[in-house]
Amino acid sequence: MMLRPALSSIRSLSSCIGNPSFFFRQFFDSETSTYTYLLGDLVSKECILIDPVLEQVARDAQAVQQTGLKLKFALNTHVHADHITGTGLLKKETGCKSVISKCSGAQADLYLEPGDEIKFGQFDLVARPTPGHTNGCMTYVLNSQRCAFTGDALLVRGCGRTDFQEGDAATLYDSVHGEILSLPEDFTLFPAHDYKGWTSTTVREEKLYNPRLSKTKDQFVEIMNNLNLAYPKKIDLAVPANRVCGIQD
Ligand SMILES: N[C@@H](CCC(=O)N[C@@H](CSS)C(=O)NCC(=O)O)C(=O)O
Ligand SMILES: [Fe+2]
Repeated sequence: MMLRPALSSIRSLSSCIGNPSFFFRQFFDSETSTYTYLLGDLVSKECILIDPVLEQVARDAQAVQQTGLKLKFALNTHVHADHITGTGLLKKETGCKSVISKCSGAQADLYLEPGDEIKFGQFDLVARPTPGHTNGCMTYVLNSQRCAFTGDALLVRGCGRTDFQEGDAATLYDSVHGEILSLPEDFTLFPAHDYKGWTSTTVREEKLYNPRLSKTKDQFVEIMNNLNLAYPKKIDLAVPANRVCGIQD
C-alpha cells in the first residue's frame, strides 16, 4: 500500500526547532504531492510561504490569517512543472510580494541572486543556487533553525528528475553535494515533493541512505538517464503559467 500523508497532517516543528518565536507549518497538496511551508516570526508577525499551490491558496491564506501573521513574501524554489504556483493569487489576495531566482527567467516582484537573504522579522533565509533539475532552482537555508528547503533539488531518498526544462544530472550532483549535503549533518531538510510518505530528512540521513546521491557522479548520471518517468500531467499548462508567477487575474 502506498503511504501518503493525509491532508490533515499539518506539521508543527516549533517545539523541536527551539525558538518559541518561530512559527512553522508544513502543508501537503495530495493531488500533486507538493509541500508548502509557512514560516513566521510571532514577534514581528511577518511570515513567508515557500512553494504555494494555486488550488491551496485558500488554505494557506486562512492559516496566515488565523495565526495573526502578515504575509510578506511568497517564494518559489523554481519554475514548477507539475502544478501552478499560488504566488500570483496570493499577491492579489494579500498584497505579498512574489520571489524567485533571477536565473529562473520567471517573472516576480523580487529576484534572488546566490547568497541573497529573505528576511521575515528576526529570521532570514539564505538563497543557495542548486541548478540541475532546472537552471533557476534555489535552496533556501534557515541557519538559525538548522534547516533548509530544498525544492526539487533534493527529495527524501531521491532528487528532482533531469529529463526536461534545463535538467542536467551532472550539474544536479554538483549542486546537491556542494550546496546541500555540505551543510552540517544535523540540518533538517524539507523537500518540495514526496511520493512515498516521507515528510523531512537530514543531511546525515541523505548522505548515508539516498540511493542516487550516495553514489559516484558517473553512477548518478547513469541512474538519472534511465529513470524513464512519465511526463508530468500538467506540464504544458504549468510551466508557461509559472513563468509569469501563476494566475494574474
Ligand atoms: N506524476 C507527477 C509528476 C512526478 C514528477 O515527475 N515529479 C518531479 C518533481 S515535480 S517537477 C520529479 O522530479 N520526480 C523525481 C522522481 O524521482 O520521481 C505528475 O504527473 O505531475
Ligand atoms: Fe520541479
